[in-house]
Amino acid sequence: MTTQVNKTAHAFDKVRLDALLNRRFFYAPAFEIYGGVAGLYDYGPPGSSLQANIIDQWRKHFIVEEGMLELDTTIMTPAPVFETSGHVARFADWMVKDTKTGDVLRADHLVKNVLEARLAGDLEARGVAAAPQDEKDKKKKKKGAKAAAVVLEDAVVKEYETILAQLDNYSGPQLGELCRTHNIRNPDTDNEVGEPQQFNLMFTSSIGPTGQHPGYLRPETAQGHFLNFSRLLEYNNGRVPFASAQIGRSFRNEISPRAGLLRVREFTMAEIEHYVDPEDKNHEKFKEVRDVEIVLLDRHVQEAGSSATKKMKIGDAVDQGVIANQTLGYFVARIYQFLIKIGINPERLRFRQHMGNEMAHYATDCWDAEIHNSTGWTECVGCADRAAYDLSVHSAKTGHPLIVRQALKEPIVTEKEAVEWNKKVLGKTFKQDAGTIQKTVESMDEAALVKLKGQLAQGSAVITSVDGKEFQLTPDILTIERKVFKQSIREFTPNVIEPSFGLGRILYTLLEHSFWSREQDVERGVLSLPPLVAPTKVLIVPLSARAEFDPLVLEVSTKLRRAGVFSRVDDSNTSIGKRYARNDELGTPYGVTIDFASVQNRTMTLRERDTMDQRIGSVDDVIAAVTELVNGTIDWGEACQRLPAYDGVQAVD
Ligand SMILES: Nc1ncnc2c1ncn2[C@@H]1O[C@H](COP(=O)(O)OP(=O)(O)OP(=O)(O)O)[C@@H](O)[C@H]1O
Repeated sequence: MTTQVNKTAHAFDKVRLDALLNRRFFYAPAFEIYGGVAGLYDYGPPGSSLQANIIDQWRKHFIVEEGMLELDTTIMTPAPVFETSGHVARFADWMVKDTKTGDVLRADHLVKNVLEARLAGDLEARGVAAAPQDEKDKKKKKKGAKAAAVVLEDAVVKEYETILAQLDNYSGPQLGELCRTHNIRNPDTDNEVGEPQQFNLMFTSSIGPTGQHPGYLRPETAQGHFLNFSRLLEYNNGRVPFASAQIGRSFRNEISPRAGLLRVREFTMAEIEHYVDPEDKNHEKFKEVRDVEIVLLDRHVQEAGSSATKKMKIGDAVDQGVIANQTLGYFVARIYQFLIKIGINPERLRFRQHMGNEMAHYATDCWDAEIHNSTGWTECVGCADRAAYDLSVHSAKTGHPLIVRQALKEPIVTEKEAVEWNKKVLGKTFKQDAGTIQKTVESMDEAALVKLKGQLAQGSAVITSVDGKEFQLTPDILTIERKVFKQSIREFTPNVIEPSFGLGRILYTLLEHSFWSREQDVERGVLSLPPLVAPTKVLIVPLSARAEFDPLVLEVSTKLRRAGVFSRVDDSNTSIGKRYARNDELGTPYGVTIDFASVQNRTMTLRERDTMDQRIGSVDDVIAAVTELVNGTIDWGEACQRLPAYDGVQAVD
């Protein structure tokens, strides 16, 4: 028998979670003793371990499982790269300024916050809103409620909902128009805001001492993949499909980051660029994910002003053209599986398709994995079909071919008109115009060449160059003959499917999804992180600091280490209950207690974090069970069948 726990006994409380994360140093504002900088955070020991464990799972789930080629490319990037990629011109958000204080706000976020507050005020006025949870929340509500606690007309509610559903689709001028028509002001000051202006999010720098080589800190890792494409292709024996993967830091000078880890100015990304033949976007492992069911919010629904989702099998979504192709669908499913594996609540995960205006002009389809949290739905992973855009623009700019040359199984045989020049006569007759003439003839299509051939057969022909000059050609200058061509190589620029993960957003939403308080006591917070990613897997708790405990503590920690299980000894001078409570807050899934009986009989108790159930067994049996629990080869129910319940004095009171 295992104990049932009610994890929803207390409503989610963000203030308490934030306090826990700060107290246990999951992360904290960077440069705090200098006053801090908005949007910059340092991770402490549990936060760093949690992030490292998420990355470890990500590497296994994607790089190892799919045989991806891993990269580590530079952050500092010379300006021409981002000029070519379009970031210098377009990697920007719209900002508005408070007309009196000059405070800067991100335009789409302002519209969202104000309209959502008005809708919440409407619900409150109708008596449907949830009661505020604590003092801080009450104060916030009071401030916003003054303007917003009024019943809105049904048509206005519908209009606001439509705007919110389409928010990502508006241009800057349209956002300005919305602010004017709906009297959207800076909520902090109630002042009007000015016209939206574009603000480029890249941090500028310069490379070298002269200041003549401008550079940028990369805002994503993707360009490093594309610029190395020909080397990667060679490494992969010249064949597509294949994928490159990279985990690294990116930088964005966000306009007004106020959402903790959800919007920061420096963050870790994990990005995949999967290169595929544009004529065949099927995926050989698609059948493995066909039946994965996913909640989708497609673009047509949003464009109609709704946010109604539907659950679909990924196979059906691709077959019915909801998702553009198998490779994109495959990655959507694999992203879903990854997020669930590390502990994201599937009930709070959806995939939202980009609307027409929202999508980059070159992209063919794009889906964001959005995870619900206390701020609403947040994009945590983007998954886009970027077509051939990136490789094409870098190739055109540098002259370096970023293409695949594929040997054809069956050569393609074609017959066409071929031009042969007598260069000596051409040069002598037309001197500096010779090149123009050659270009003009060689750019002719088949029909024009046939016509020209006929005219030459009559004695001479007149051609006109692009700049309108006329030239008379005779058969001693060129001949045109029908020839057979055999093409055994096909050249093409691959298309790129790009899953792009922001690890900080995933980590934070995972913490929210894992947090709850014990039924009997709201102060006793627990992080139910899955063992796979929990910072520490096993807590070793010696009941006494006496020297006679030391050899057994050492033996247990050594054996766990040898089994590859990350454990920590907590021999602090506090009650065992406090030690366990502290580790519940750190998300440590298991604890082993070494007491006087352990020293005498070589037995140990094993405690499970969520249920606080305790079992007992020999030191070696407990180590074996906990190792399997951590590796996921057994669950707690199976462990309970192996180890009897501990009916001695409860270690946690
Ligand atoms: N400022 C940020 N702070 C933390 N993570 C971020 C930030 N910007 C982007 N990310 C992460 O990087 C991923 C890929 O970046 P992408 O360019 O698609 O984001 P985005 O569409 O610009 O995000 P948003 O619209 O929220 O600004 C996002 O899904 C997100 O997880």
